[in-house]
Amino acid sequence: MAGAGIFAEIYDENTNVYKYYSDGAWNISSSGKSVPIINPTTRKTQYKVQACTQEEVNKVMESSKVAQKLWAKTPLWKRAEMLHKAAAILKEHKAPIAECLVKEIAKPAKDAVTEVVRSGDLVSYCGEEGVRILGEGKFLTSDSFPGNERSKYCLVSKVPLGVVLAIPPFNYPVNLAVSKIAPALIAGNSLVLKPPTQGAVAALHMVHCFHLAGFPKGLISCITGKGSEIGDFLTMHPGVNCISFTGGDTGIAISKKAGMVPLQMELGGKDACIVLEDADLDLVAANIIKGGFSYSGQRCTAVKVVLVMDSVADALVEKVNAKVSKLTVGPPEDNCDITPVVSESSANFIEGLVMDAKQKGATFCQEYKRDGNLIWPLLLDNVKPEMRIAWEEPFGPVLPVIRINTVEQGIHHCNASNFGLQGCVFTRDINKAILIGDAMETGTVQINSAPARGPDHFPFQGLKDSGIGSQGVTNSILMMTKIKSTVINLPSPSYTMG
Ligand SMILES: NC(=O)C1=CN([C@@H]2O[C@H](COP(=O)(O)OP(=O)(O)OC[C@H]3O[C@@H](n4cnc5c(N)ncnc54)[C@H](OP(=O)(O)O)[C@@H]3O)[C@@H](O)[C@H]2O)C=CC1
Ligand SMILES: O=C(O)[C@H](O)COP(=O)(O)O
Repeated sequence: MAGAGIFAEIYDENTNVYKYYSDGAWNISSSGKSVPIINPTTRKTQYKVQACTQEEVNKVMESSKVAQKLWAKTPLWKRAEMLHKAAAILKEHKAPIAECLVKEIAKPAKDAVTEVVRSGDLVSYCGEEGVRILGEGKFLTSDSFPGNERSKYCLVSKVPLGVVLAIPPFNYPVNLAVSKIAPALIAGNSLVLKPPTQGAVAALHMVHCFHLAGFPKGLISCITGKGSEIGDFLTMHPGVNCISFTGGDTGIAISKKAGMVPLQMELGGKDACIVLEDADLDLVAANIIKGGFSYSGQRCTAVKVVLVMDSVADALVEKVNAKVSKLTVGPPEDNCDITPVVSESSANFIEGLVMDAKQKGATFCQEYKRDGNLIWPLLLDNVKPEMRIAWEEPFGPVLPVIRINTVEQGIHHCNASNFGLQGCVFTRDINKAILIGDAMETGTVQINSAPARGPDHFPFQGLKDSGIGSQGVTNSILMMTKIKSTVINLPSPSYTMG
């Protein structure tokens, strides 16, 4: 159970508020204030977390700096061993962590367990990948460059950055936190986590698994509080040496305010699904359902606009509608396909997009229905470019269909977006798929499947407003290191076997 058993330490029974984690211990904030976490299903306060102060952030930054210096001297194999230990603890205690995900972000129970297990696997994979790629460097000799003899040897290695600040979003508060924590730690950095408010308690449980694995004090910290209140203080803090952020437009603002530190930004998306005449429409319909409606469309990689050739549009819409009618709608505890969206303001935003489309003449394939934060799945056909939903990200179970007459029209719509995260193309003609995929201005193109981030070792990146840099285990580890060169200057040129 959440906050009990091995997790009892993270919860303050006197105030019913979860503690924050600093200097290797669970603490109560001196602010005396807490932040409520509203259960999206009941719309009542489910949990409370500490509202940490700026002074507490300063202390965390200090201890992180000290801990990092020692950690950088810990052999790579030992760092990996500790990550494997944390991964095992995380997986062993998946049930209480998944319970938090159900209550805090209304993730269907089965998907909540999957998120925790996937996170454990990611942490282990980081340990394995880290020992390989961080143990390797480069050896250069000077005689490759004109005018030089072979009198200098350059040894290139990877060194940690220092303190990494990790800020994940609400939709994967555990997985998108460990996807930053594990690469940072294996690379010899310390890590300060600012979890999303919705999802903070699941994240605190996950952090406790790292605590139980025995990581040195100060190496991992977890500061809670509203992003709008402590976010700027954290991201502009001089003690931060790298920021890894996943979320919405907030990331664009952070990138403008942050100091001269490396940034990894995974932001929003408007992933297009281009469907050609020769596509296997049953496959497309199945992928639209999975891609557009899983976790009620609250995935950055969700299919967010279908661009279908007019000649097959009727047939496709019919197939998708048949599947939409089978989606179950209700509480996450019952493992329903469609569960309440994360907040009332999110539901209001989605409703605004739906009403705009209605006013501008979109075809409603289902009746629009909402009860609190729960919005029934809705396919909007005949969406036109003047409708907001053609461009904006609903982050909800509402999917627009735009009928196109040429492939170029589809590519043009995809590329006219401010976003460029992922896209997909469905066709039986691999040559066309490659040409269209190459023309799409997105970080990833999926051929004959819906967009997806996983498997988690694949590179994952967005163009334009969808981000800076690339994630995925290997790229994250590399991003959280810096290159260091050591040059050996010989008294006279030396040629091997010469
Ligand atoms: N490309 C990708 O990989 C992904 C992108 N996303 C995108 O994220 C969005 C949904 O997630 P959501 O959580 O609502 O995104 P937000 O951008 O609202 O929040 C993301 C994180 O930033 C924090 N935050 C808020 N304000 C600040 C600030 N001023 N400084 C620092 N941190 C701050 C939030 O904390 P708090 O909760 O306390 O406000 C949260 O932890 C969608 O646009 C989606 O597409 C989501 C998942 C993956
Ligand atoms: O936050 C997101 O939406 C994820 O990065 C997407 O991951 P998924 O494709 O595995 O759901």
